[in-house]
Amino acid sequence: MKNAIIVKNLYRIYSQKKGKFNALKGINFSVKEGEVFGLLGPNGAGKTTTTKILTTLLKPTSGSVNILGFDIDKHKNEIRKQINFVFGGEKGVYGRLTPVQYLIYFSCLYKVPSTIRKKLIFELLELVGLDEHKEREIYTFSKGMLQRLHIARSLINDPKILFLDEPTIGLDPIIAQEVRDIIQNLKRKGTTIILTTHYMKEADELCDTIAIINEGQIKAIDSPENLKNNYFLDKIYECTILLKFENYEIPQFKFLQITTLDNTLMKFRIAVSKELDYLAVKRKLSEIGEIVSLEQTKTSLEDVYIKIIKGEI
Ligand SMILES: Nc1ncnc2c1ncn2[C@@H]1O[C@H](COP(=O)(O)OP(=O)(O)OP(=O)(O)O)[C@@H](O)[C@H]1O
Repeated sequence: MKNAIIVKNLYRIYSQKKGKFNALKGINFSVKEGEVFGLLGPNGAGKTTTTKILTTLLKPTSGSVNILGFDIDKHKNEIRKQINFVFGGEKGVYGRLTPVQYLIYFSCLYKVPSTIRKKLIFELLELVGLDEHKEREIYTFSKGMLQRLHIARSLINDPKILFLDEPTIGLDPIIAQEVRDIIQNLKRKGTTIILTTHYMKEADELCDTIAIINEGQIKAIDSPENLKNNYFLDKIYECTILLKFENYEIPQFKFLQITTLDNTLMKFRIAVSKELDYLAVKRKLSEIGEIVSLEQTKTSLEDVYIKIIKGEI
């Protein structure tokens, strides 16, 4: 498959009051056509800076970016015709317009031929589940409806590449799932998608490849399956224990999540060295309390992410 995006040695320095700040320190990656590519990283890691450079909204300090065969430095206009984006929590809408009027406005900006304009707009409103609300003024929309409208707006030029920066931020779980279903649909249609998110399950469900960024550098890049299988060297257990002591600690055990269920009844998610088998784990845990349940579970993307960000891998 051809590369839709090639990023080489990307640097971005911002001028801040305290001096120069290196937001990107030599980023390299490529994205294949039709792929959903995830950018994960903590606040301030450089995800939005990367997305803004790739969408031609920000110039890099150095490095090169090729989008669909065009260099972002020399062919901004060609690139803009073929991409689009949605930034999470976007506000800039014209509240007094109906979604149809709003999308007509953008279809004019993108020079969509007038012969197909109406048909396209109705198709997009149906795709994002807003067809029943097409005559309502936008200011009456909920956050979820607005986000779906932004997605419809981002598809008006039938983009080959779509950039989604935290598209489900602030949405309730059901609407967030609906937005993820729309993303799956776009993927099936062959749209290349660059997805920035803080939700690990979302990245795991949607992405073919994930780049984990921290402090302006890519720390790991692979498929979600490979990240989970190859980067995490421990076994994960989940257990419920009636604790004997208030203070507990077990050498070789790393408590990843601790939940108090009831007084001394605790639920733990723990990472232990691969050499320890189930019985050895059980024996060690029984030293701190009565085991109610214990099972080995799969490594989650979040387990790997936390280890990578903490520099433990
Ligand atoms: N216009 C700017 N001027 C100065 N510094 C900036 C500017 N934009 C971003 N930065 C800094 O660059 C770093 C990277 O910011 P960026 O917005 O790319 O991070 P991010 O990974 O998208 O974070 P978040 O998850 O919080 O959105 C941060 O430390 C930020 O403060």
